[in-house]
Parts: sequence; C-alpha cells; structure tokens
Amino acid sequence: MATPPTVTGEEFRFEVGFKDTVEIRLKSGKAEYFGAELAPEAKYAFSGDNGAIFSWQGCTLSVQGQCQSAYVAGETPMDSYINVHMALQQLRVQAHNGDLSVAPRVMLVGPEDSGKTSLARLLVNYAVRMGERPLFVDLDPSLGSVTVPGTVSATAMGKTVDPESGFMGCATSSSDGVSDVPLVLQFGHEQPDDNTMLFKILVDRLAASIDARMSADNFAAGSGLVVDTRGFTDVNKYDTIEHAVAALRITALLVVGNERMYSIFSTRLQTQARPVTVLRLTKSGGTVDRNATYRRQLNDCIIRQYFNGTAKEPLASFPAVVNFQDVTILRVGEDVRAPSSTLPLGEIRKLTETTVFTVEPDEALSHSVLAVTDAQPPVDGEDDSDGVVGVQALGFVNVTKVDMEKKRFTMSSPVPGRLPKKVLVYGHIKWMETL
Ligand SMILES: Nc1ncnc2c1ncn2[C@@H]1O[C@H](COP(=O)(O)OP(=O)(O)OP(=O)(O)O)[C@@H](O)[C@H]1O
Repeated sequence: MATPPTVTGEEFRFEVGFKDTVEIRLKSGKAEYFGAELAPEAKYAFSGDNGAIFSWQGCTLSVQGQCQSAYVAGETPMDSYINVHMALQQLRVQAHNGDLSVAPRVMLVGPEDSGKTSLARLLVNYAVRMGERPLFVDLDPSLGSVTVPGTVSATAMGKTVDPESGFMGCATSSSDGVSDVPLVLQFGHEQPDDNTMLFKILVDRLAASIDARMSADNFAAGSGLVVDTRGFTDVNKYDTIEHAVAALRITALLVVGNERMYSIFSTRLQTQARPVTVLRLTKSGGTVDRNATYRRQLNDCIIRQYFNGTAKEPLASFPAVVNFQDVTILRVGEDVRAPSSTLPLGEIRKLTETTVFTVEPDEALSHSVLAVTDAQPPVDGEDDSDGVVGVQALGFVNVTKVDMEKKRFTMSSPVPGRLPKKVLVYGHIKWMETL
C-alpha cells in the first residue's frame, strides 16, 4: 500500500490470501483489532485472514505485503457495538455488587458470515480490558476457534484475544494465571444438525460445567458469558438455538443482521422461563462472505495451527506409532457395524444419535483427527453412552498412516511420548499435512 493508512473513528479493512502474508504495525496513535489493543510498533502478521483495525482516537499504520483488498471505511457499526458493551458492563458491575442474577449471558445469532464471531471477540475483549473474566462459549463447530473444528468449548478469558492466533492463543496460554485450560467437547461434525441430539447433550454438559465453575467463582459468574453460534437462516434450526438459550440461561440474544430472525426469536423466546432480551444489531459492511472452498482452506489452517502453531510461535508436532490393540477408538451416533440384513434374525438394532460404537481401525482412519479422552468404553453388550458422550477432549491427534498388515497406525501429536489416555473418539474431521 503506497500511502500509510490513517484511521480516525474508522476501520482499516483488509483481506489477505492463504499464500500471502501481510505485516501491519501501529506507527502512531491507538488502535484495536476487534477490541484488542495493538501494541505500538509491534509486528502483526496476517495470512489467509480478513480483518479490520479500528481507531477511536486516530492512528497511523504501516502495511507491508500484498492485500487482496484494503481500504479505510468510515461507516462502521462500532457506535452500536460499544453501546451494547457499556450496557453489559453496567450489568456486570451490578452483579459484582451482589446481584448475580443480572450477570450478562449473551448469545450471538445470525446468518453465515454476518460477523458474529468478530462481535463476540470484540465484546469479550472489551470486557477483559475492563478487568472482567468472561467465559467465551463456542457453539460453532464448523471452524473450531479454540482447538480444532468439530468441537464445542468454553474458555475463561483472562486476557484479550491475540490478533494473530485468535481464540486458540487463549487456549494454549494458561500461564497468565487467570485463563484456565478450556473445556473442549468432541462433537465430530461441522454442523449442529449433523447430529442434533448429540449437539444438545453437549450443550447441556457445557452448561453444567459452566454452572459448577460459576458457583465456585462469584467474580467469574458476575462477568457472565459470551456465546458464539453457527450461522444459519433455516427456520428448522431455531429449535437448537432455543435449547441452548434455555440450557445456558441466556439473558440477551443479539441477532446480527437479520430482521426476520430477530422478529421470530422475539416472539419465540417469550415462552422461555426466564426473560430474554432480544436485540437486533447491524451487520458490519466489512464482513466477508466465505464460500465452501475458502472455509475448507480456513479449516486446514486452523488444524495446522493446532498441530504446528503459527509462524511467530511454531509448535513441534511429534510422530508416534500405535498398535491397534493398544487403543480403543469410539464413535458416537453412527452405525459402523454390519448392515441389518446380515444380523441374526430377531436381533433388534438400537440406533440412536448417541449410541456409542467401537471402531475397528482400517484405511478409513487415515488423516482423521481423533480426540484423546479418558472416556469409559462401554462394557460388552451394554449401551452405556454416559461414560463417552460429552467427555472432555484432553487433546487431539492426527492419524497420518494406517498399516493394516502390521495392525498399527502412525499419528502426529502436539505432545511428545506415548498416548496419555487410550480411548480415542472419532469424528468426521480430517486433515492431511501438506508442506
Ligand atoms: N469489520 C470487518 N472488516 C473486515 N472483515 C471483517 C469485519 N468483520 C468481520 N470480518 C471478517 O468477515 C468474515 C466473517 O466474519 P465472522 O467470522 O465474524 O462471521 P460469522 O457470522 O461468525 O461467520 P460464521 O458463518 O462462521 O458463523 C471473517 O473472515 C471476519 O474476519
């Protein structure tokens, strides 16, 4: 970019391709990336990303590298976003003063690419900057902001979200003493409606863990939570949101950029046991529509970041060979057994969305991303899914090669040494490392 962008009450918006890297520095003034303050002169490198740097007071930036598009936009919804933040902050103050019932529990809904995650990030960052410790709850399994796609999670936010590594950076740095290791549950699919029953159970499990955490920590309870969801417009998907609103005891639903959804939720949520404020917010003109190919590439980047880190903070990934007999691989909610026609006459097959199956390893396991858990495998003949469904994912491994002859597979893991736990939970998320 020839002239360095200067920004005052405006946004510098940029798009960077997956093969390019753009470095941005704050040369003067103050600026923020979705609510997180930029350090003066620090280098922020973006690749395969779209974003916006906003300044209330004015700033000058230096931009090096090739952006697919870059411009300064004067029209932004930041005034309405800061108003929402201030209203939430007032409630937090009231909650810290003793009335925990008003602690804000906010959920963002809206169509795909309407800017929910960016707004969630901004609200979390503004809260953290006020000394709050909100929980960020990620109910969008499509892009896995905290670990890998195919998961749902809850993270206690002790610091602002790093502009480069995003929410994943918060998940890996608990050394600040206030962030905890996030609670991550393996869903195994990218869309909640790929297995609605399982999704709802996972939301219930998250809600129960959040309640336990909040009842032990009044300050965190007063800071409340910010919940991001998968983008949708289909009326059939409202039910999953309503379930989450009830389970997480949401107090405010922010509908981003969709009049119809706002109107429907305003009516439907009146029947909730607790009152829910429904607000409509304008979609930012900066949000970028991401097609299926882009999302696939983005997913690859997210998984690569989990296993290999970022250019600034690379992580080693460790190979290991695992004998089939040394692990149990489970799968929730899908029948991988023989077809009904081959079952003995009279055997009734119980198929539910949460039935647990043992997976016999074969070539199909190649490139799978498996959750490492301390799940209790069901005892033969019993359908005990309780010990498996909704157990915490302690980490993830990637199967790189399956050797059927030697009955073993090779995997890579972000942690060296042998698998700490022997029960792996399978999902539909695949990743192939490319150099
Ligand atoms: N003001 C902005 N300027 C430039 N890019 C933006 C802005 N706001 C959001 N974006 C980008 O637009 C894209 C979509 O935004 P975001 O991920 O927040 O939407 P979403 O509604 O959460 O999407 P999903 O459909 O995955 O739920 C992202 O790449 C994001 O970085």
